[in-house]
Amino acid sequence: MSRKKTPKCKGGSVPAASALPAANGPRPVRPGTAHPGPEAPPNGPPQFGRPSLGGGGDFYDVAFKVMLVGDSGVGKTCLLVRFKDGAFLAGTFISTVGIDFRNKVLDVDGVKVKLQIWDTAGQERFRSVTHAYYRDAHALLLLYDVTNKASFDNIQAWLTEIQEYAQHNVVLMLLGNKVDSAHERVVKREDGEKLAKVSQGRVGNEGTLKLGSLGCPHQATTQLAAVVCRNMGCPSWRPVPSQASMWTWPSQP
Ligand SMILES: Nc1nc2c(ncn2[C@@H]2O[C@H](COP(=O)(O)OP(=O)(O)OP(=O)(O)O)[C@@H](O)[C@H]2O)c(=O)[nH]1
Repeated sequence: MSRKKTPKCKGGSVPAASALPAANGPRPVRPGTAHPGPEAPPNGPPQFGRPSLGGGGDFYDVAFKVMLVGDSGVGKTCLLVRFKDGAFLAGTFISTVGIDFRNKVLDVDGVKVKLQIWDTAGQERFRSVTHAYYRDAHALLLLYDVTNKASFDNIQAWLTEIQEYAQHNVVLMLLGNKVDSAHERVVKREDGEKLAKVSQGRVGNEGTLKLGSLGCPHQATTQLAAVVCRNMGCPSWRPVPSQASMWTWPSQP
């Protein structure tokens, strides 16, 4: 895998920017991503039945905060971009500095679920920045790269971190990314399934953002929203039918 390890700013901005080392240089801010603003779900329980106050004027029944976590280079930013714009962010790998987010309203079996998805920096040195965001998250998408064994082995360390900083009832989905690089694959699907079962993970899945198979991230995020809805006891919630390609633990809603 060819990757540039030197972190540059993807535009994510952050309150945490001030905590970053000056050596990272100037950090341009992508419009509309500086702060969560009034449309962000508040800490604690999800919002019910409120229209979005943000641009776009989306209406929703319930809103959740979701964090993307995992080692640097596993594809978190690509997931965020595909989630919001449907495009794959090809080209040189530019490591995230700080944190960024996007909103999207999904229709989950008739319930309008607004997900605010936060993209975090996977690099170790920004870890203290992202810790502060865990406690507000209703759900976590924990990614590894099936072509990078270390990113899979590090899932245990991520789980420890999640246990320490996230809410005890946070919904966790484990995602193995980059299955399109079959010749480079070093993590077997079965290993991912096993890990999803023995870890805190309620749901696991794998796929590729590059080719957009699995409907990932749409399918993954819809599934995640379904589990959060169930856990939070959303009004008017009806369970979605199970998705064959999902590994679910302990059971499908
Ligand atoms: N082949 C393949 N490459 C992918 C896929 N998803 C992401 N990539 C590539 O992996 C590299 C890293 O992707 P990013 O989304 O920037 O990774 P990240 O997890 O956000 O990394 P940090 O910002 O450092 O935490 C980029 O070069 C992407 O093009 C995929 O499904 N298949």
